Amino acid sequence: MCGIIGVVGKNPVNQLLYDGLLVLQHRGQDAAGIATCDGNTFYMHKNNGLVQDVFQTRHMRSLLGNAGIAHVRYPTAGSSSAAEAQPFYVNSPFGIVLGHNGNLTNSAQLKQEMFRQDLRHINTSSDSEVLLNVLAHEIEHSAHNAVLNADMVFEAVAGVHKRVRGAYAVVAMVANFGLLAFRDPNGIRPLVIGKNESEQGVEYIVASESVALDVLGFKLIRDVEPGEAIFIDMDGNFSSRQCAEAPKLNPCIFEYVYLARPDSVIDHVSVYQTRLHMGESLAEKIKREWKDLHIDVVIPIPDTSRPSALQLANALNLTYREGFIKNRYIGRTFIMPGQALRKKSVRQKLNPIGMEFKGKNILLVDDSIVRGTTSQQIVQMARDAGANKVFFASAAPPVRFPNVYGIDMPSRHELLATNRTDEEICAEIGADALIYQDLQALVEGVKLSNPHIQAFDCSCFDGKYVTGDIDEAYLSSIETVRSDGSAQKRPPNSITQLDLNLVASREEEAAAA
Ligand SMILES: O=P(O)(O)OC[C@H]1O[C@H](OP(=O)(O)OP(=O)(O)O)[C@H](O)[C@@H]1O
Ligand SMILES: NC(=O)CC[C@H](N)C(=O)O
Ligand SMILES: [Mg+2]
Repeated sequence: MCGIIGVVGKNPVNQLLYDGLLVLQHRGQDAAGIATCDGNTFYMHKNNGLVQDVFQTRHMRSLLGNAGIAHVRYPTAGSSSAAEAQPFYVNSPFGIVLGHNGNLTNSAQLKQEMFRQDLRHINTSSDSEVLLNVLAHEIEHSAHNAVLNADMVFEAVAGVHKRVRGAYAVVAMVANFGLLAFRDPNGIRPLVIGKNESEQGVEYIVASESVALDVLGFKLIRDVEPGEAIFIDMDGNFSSRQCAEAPKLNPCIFEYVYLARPDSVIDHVSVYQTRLHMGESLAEKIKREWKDLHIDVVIPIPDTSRPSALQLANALNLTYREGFIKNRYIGRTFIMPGQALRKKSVRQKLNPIGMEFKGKNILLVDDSIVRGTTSQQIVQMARDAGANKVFFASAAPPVRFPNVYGIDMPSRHELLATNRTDEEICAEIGADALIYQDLQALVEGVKLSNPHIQAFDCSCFDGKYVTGDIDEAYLSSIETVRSDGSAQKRPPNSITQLDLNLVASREEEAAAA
């Protein structure tokens, strides 16, 4: 779940892209990058780190042009090398840069095909570099006599859909030609289109979440449909086409549970409202199943669980209190790399207020329990703060299966709920009682806002993979490659890896001169 943005504006877009990345920072904290296009030249800077750390004034000044794309990364494939920060660039055909949110499930096979059949070199272990090269190959194939038009670009995206499997929401820019954006045929990852009627003409934006549009002053037009591609040329002319043969909306339900910001609207569903629904349905279950438990106070685990916890408390007519104070300078712990860092960060991030716990029966509410890193420590903190009983409620069902579509939870043995009963999980986190949302209630809660969504990708809860290509062999292979501590997750020796970081290398040359 990276964050992506693409803009075709009427004025320089460097600051706009930077500001947009700040708003999407919750989707990726490992690396950030911006590529702009001025005439026939791309300018790019990307590196590991948070947006504010990656871009200094000198980089911003170098990012020229009225169009560009940007990315914040949370790796789900390859390593954490700075060379795998996005956007990626390929010089042929025409010059293309690309940013990707999602995860390809056939990238190993595609990488081989690229080399053997299409004679293309992929320099990193990133699936997004593979995706860029498939797109480049398809554009090369559909362009005639070195002339490109929107129809040819759409034909190329149709070719991409035929070859690529998995989840992909994409922004790409063809040098001096325009901005391309598309969503996989299942629409697993979100992507929205917005516009701004400026005095100089209409400006278009595409972004992972509508919150980026709100903050940048753009109006939400609509979501990119599953399988659809949209193209905006450098003059701001907009066109779109359905490029998939059998598109069907299967959005990732975990976007609503945890990934997206609550102030975003994805596929006509307010994330905030679904989190309120999650609290309501969980309260119903508590009424049914915990008749004998006495709860004094409901306490959320900041940040994401707040709306659900608040609504749960309202529905049960219980007091809602902020018992944990969150250090505002520490990011999201679940998307941090490595268990040691995640574990340490929970304690640094959250601190209890003793008076809210002392002698009380506490109901802690979190949006989800994934590895159990947060819940284990939080329950202990509540006990240390003097709680009498500590009950725990998860607004999502147990996470028992790996995610292969852009959330880095690839190995079953890292997931607390895999092969454990609710009682065993309760014992693991040290709570006095534990309750989970039912999957059906979660799905129905999201559908309340948009009954037209017939199905969701719920794979991390039910093990059903909407792309139909996931088998035990695949799951075992990603478990080996992507488990915590796997050598392949670590960045390779940067001296041996080519880093095509355009602006950075220029800057470094200038500094060295
Ligand atoms: O069981 P775990 O592996 O700990 O994962 C689940 C926890 O991680 C997330 O919090 P995070 O700190 O990432 O972000 P938040 O501040 O948005 O809640 C999520 O909200 C849960 O609290
Ligand atoms: N979280 C994502 O969307 C990841 C994008 C891509 N698979 C990467 O690892 O860089
Ligand atoms: Mg949390």
